Amino acid sequence: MPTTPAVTKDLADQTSPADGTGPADRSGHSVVRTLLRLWPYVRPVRARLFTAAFVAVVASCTGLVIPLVLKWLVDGPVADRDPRGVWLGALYLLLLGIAEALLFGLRRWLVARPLAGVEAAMRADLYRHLQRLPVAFHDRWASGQLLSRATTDLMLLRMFLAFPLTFLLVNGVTILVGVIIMLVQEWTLGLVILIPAVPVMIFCWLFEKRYSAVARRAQDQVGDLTTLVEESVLGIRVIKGFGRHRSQARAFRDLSRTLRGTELVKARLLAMIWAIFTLPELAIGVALVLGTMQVADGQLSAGTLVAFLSTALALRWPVDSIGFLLTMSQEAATATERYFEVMDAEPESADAAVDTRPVGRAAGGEDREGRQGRDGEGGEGGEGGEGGLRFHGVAFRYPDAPADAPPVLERVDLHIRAGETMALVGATGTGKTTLTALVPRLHEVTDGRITLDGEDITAMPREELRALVAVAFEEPTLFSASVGENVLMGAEDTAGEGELARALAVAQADFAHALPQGTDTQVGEQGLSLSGGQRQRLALARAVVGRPRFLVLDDPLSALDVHTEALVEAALRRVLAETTALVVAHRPSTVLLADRVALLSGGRIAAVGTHHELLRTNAEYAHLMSGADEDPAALSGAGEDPLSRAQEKTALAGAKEDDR
Ligand SMILES: Nc1ncnc2c1ncn2[C@@H]1O[C@H](COP(=O)(O)OP(=O)(O)OP(=O)(O)O)[C@@H](O)[C@H]1O
Repeated sequence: MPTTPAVTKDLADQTSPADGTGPADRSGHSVVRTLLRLWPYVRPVRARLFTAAFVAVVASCTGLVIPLVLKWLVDGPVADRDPRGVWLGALYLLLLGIAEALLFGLRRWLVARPLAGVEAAMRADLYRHLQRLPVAFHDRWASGQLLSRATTDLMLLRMFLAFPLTFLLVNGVTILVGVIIMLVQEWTLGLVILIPAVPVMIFCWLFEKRYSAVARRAQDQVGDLTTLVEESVLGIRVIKGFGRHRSQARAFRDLSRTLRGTELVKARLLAMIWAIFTLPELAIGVALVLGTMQVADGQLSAGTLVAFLSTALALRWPVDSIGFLLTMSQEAATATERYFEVMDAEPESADAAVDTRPVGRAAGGEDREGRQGRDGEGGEGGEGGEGGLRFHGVAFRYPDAPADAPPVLERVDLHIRAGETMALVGATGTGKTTLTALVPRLHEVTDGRITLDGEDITAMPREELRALVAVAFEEPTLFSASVGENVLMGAEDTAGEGELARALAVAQADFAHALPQGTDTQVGEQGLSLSGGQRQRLALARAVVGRPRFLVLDDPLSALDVHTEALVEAALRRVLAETTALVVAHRPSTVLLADRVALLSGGRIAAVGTHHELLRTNAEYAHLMSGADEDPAALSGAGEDPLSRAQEKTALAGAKEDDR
């Protein structure tokens, strides 16, 4: 069994990004290069974005005409005491102001809809990609890290495209035009205004490096915090049950404090950049003093000084805003990087072109068959006895397992004949769940091959393979949907009420009809509103609803009470008779559903035979089954299936006999 989610994980692990990436990994990636990766998403709306940027530049430059009108007004009508001229000047100023406001409004309208579309497209791509990523990826990544990428990071990107992207350009052009106007008005004063540009640029360059590292850290910490909150909500029963709310609250506080610390560092850096942008303001002050002196000396007209200073003041916002536009761009670059870390992860490999010869005829296959002979296999099924489900020298190691750890599965050779039910028994942690996960290719074998009716599973499209093989896991996951929708997930889209009713009957899940809205009843997140046994029966119904040719069940009866277990067993017997099945079993009652039993031990199949044969001949198996003695379900035998109960008790007695 893989480890269950959330609270079982070490909290220490949650505090560091699960992906192990960090600011250090960005070295060499300039903000611009990183942001350029957004181009494929921006491309479809580029016409609107460019138009919006152009409109914003025109709006901003319209604002710069105002000082020129002021100059004309001061040196002309005001100096000549011409009231008509003053009114006319005021009218020009009003019209310019209205034009500027309208143009900025138009820009906003132009970008709003397409940018919402860009965000939606990126989110849809991320979701689609997450669905295609292998299980190994999801094992490695904390869910909160993925959630924060799909929410906070994408929101940062939309804000960047809507605002800083345009305004870095608009403000750049406005500053350039403004400076040219000022130099034309009075070049000496213009040079004074330009002096701070050099230190400001050096500071921006240094700032980018420091801010990018802090921004990355903060966004990763938001991901960690999201993980913790999500796990606390999902694992609320465990937290309450074990009285862990204090330690959980402490972990939350620690993470929040760390995030707060990082945000404060960000705020300090922001304060520094705001401070450095006071230099241009100082320059304006100096220019005002020098300009006034020049007017007093008669070297400069009052109108020119007014125009010069109002241009300088009009440039205040474009200059001041550069600091926070840069920080927003920096955060957007970090968000882009985090987004593409997921998007760049390799999805489940394309279906490999492999040797699809039936294995019985391949050289390696014959060798392995020879070794399997003692299990009394072959002869049934498809070509050369290759019918059914067959493991050929299968080895598997988890990609993230420590280098010195032995592989979970070393060499598994096993043949489940067509129509046969094979129980898989083994001590806890021997790799039973892992082996079952290899059949629908939730993980890829490290070595060897698995065949279904002689065909290598890697040669089949995954969709086809997963239509052939149905799976029910020990931990039954139900989605926030109706009972019917949850069950019919295991069938073709065309399946309807008939199939649903049959599957519910087989899985002894008829309780669903008695729910408030029958099979239309919504089950809560993860089906938490149902009992463990009810969820397990619905998961079982989902596995059988599509009448799969191959069925893989991971201890499907573990959460059932004795009475229900007996009922489900009886129904399952009918289903199993029609399919080829591999059933992970811990209890004799489940083992007795199978035609034969395979014992998994030390990464290999140590023995195959009927339950009774193995009880007599294999001490490890007998020991495992005698452990079930303590299982009240195995002993109570509440009269639902007298034959199997009697067999079970005899078997257990036999096992004890053998042990002695
Ligand atoms: N995602 C994973 N990454 C690394 N190791 C894993 C992973 N999942 C399981 N393992 C390890 O693989 C081994 C086999 O686990 P598996 O869940 O297959 O055992 P099992 O026989 O099904 O156990 P049980 O009977 O308790 O359900 C265990 O040592 C486990 O720690």
